[in-house]
Formats: sequence, C-alpha cells, structure tokens
Amino acid sequence: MRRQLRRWTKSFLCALPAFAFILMTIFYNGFFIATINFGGSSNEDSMRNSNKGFRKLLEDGHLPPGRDRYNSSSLAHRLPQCIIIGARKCGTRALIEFLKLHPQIISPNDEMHFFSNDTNYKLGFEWYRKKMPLSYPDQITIEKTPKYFISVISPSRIHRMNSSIKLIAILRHPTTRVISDYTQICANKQSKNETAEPFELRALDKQTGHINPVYKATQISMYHLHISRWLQLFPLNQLHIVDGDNLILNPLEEIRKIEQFLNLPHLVNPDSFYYNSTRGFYCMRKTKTGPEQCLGANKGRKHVNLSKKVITKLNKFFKPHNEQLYKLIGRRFPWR
Ligand SMILES: Nc1ncnc2c1ncn2[C@@H]1O[C@H](COP(=O)(O)OS(=O)(=O)O)[C@@H](OP(=O)(O)O)[C@H]1O
Repeated sequence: MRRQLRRWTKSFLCALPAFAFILMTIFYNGFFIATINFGGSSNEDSMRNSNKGFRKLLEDGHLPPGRDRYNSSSLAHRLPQCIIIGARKCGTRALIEFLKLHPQIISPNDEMHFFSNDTNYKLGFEWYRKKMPLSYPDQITIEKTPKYFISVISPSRIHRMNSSIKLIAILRHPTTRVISDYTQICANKQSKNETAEPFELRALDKQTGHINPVYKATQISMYHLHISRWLQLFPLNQLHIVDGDNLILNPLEEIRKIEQFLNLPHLVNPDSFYYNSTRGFYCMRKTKTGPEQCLGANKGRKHVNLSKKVITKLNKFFKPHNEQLYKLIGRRFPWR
C-alpha cells in the first residue's frame, strides 16, 4: 500500500511540470485575447495573430465592410500611393472625407506634414509608413497636407519616395481662397481675444494701393507658381486637379473624376451626400440609417466683408496668373 502511494506521488511529481505548462498556456492565451478585446494593446502583430483583434478593428470602423474576404494577415501600414497636396482653404478636408466614403480609400485622420517639415522628414520613410492606417492590398492610402502645395522642398522629397505616385491638388477661385484664408486668420485672432490687422493693410501696397504680391495669402493663390514646381518633377498625367468651387456644388461629380484617376470602380454612392441648408454645404451619410455628418464649424465660415473695390483689384491681379495656370495644365477654370 505504502509502495503504491509512493509510486502515485512519483508519477504526480513527474506530470506536474506538464500540468503547469498547460495551465500557463491557457492563462496566457486568455489574457492575450482579453487584452486585445478591451483595446489594451494596439500591437499590430497581436491583431494579425488574433481573429478577435481583427473583429475589434471591424467593430471600431477601421475596416471597410465587406473586407472579410481578406484575412487579417493582409493588413499592413502602407506608404500612400496618392497625396492630396493642397491648396490650403480650397476644400482639402471635404475632399478627403468624401473620398473616404469609397471602401478602397483609406487615410490617416491627421495631416502628416512629413515632407514639408524637416524634423518629421528626418524621422524617415519607415516612421511615415507606420503613421499610415492599416490597409488591405486593394486599398489606396491617401494622405493630405495642404502645406505641401507651397513647400519648395516637398516635390523632390515625394519624388524620392515614389516617382510614380498620384497627386491631387484642389483649387478654387483665387480671390475666394484669399478671403477664406484671411477669414481664418480673423477667427484665430478672435479666439485669442485679439484683432487681426485690416485686410487692406496686409493685401495692398501702402504707397501705390496695388495688390501686394508678397502677402502670403496672395502668394498661395498665384497657383501657377506652385504647380510649375510640381510639374518640373511629375508628368501632368500624375496630377489631378479638383475644382474646389464645384466640389461645394456637386461633390459626387468631383469624386467620380477622382475614382477614374485612381482606377477605382465608382463606388461612392449618391445617397451618401445630402445638402444641409442650414450649413449651406453638402454633408455625408455614411450608411442609409447612419447619422448625418457635416464638417466642423471651422469649415464653411461666413466670410469677412471686403469692399467691392478690393475684390475687383484682387480679381484683376489674379487674371494673368490664372492664364499662366491654364497654359501650364491645359485646362481652364471659370474664374472671373
Ligand atoms: N461640404 C463642405 N462642407 C464645408 N466646407 C466645405 C465643403 N466643401 C468644400 N468646403 C470648403 O472647404 C473650405 C476649407 O478648406 P480646407 O479644408 O482646405 O481648409 S484647410 O486649409 O484645411 O484649413 C471651406 O472654406 P470656407 O468656406 O472659407 O470656410 C469651404 O468653403
């Protein structure tokens, strides 16, 4: 009897490490899955290895619907294959938000300022790539930073990353863009209880009263100066120009042209847009029963009132610059 008891004890002790190993494995896996489910980890590899992490991504809306034909291992942070380069105050935010209605378009939420900012650029392409959202192989990652449009260094840096990248510029009437820019400056000042310098003091030459060509807002609207820098490195067929004034009136028309430019099927649904008469702009409805989504209150501000005289001066000033743009891109805009 005693000998039998000793034998059982011996067998138990021998099996103990194996039991401990099995218990630890069960405990570790349980903890691992729980961590992913409660969003405790954003580790990409963890998500790739776990269907629950993948499901969480879907629930959080990071994955477009219908993407379940891929498994999570095809998700990766990819460098953008297309960049919206600007211009500032021309509708860049509306454009990217509307484009994201397409299931094959994905974009980071923030502007990256990677190519235009030396400190960011020094962090390297790997840093930039990891900033991009997870995407599937059939998705196009698009980044938008309006500053690239006027940044002298950005075209060559982007070209170094990918010389066949697709570029999108959005332009609107140059005078309206200047006024929008100045309205933003006034709003920023107002939020700090300060007052902006009167427009005329900035935009007009003090001596002659003519348009001051070195005023930054005016500079940005001299579109050909900037577009020509991009066209020194990229062929015109790699640059699509969106009509920002038409994006306000007919967003679907502009989005359709981009789907074509990016060789994507027309999947942005007309029902996704509805006109919000209070805002005076189109807003989005991402699903039939989903909530209506308009851009933030800082988009579509009421513009400051400028005298007719100043507006006429601006329009006249931009006329020859517009002509130079039309020649450069082989296309005209109805700007008067
Ligand atoms: N659907 C919709 N809703 C709201 N706003 C719209 C929309 N479509 C285009 N716009 C125009 O976008 C202008 C702001 O341009 P950006 O987004 O490029 O501004 S920014 O440079 O990023 O600050 C903004 O300029 P302002 O009207 O001067 O505010 C709008 O006219």
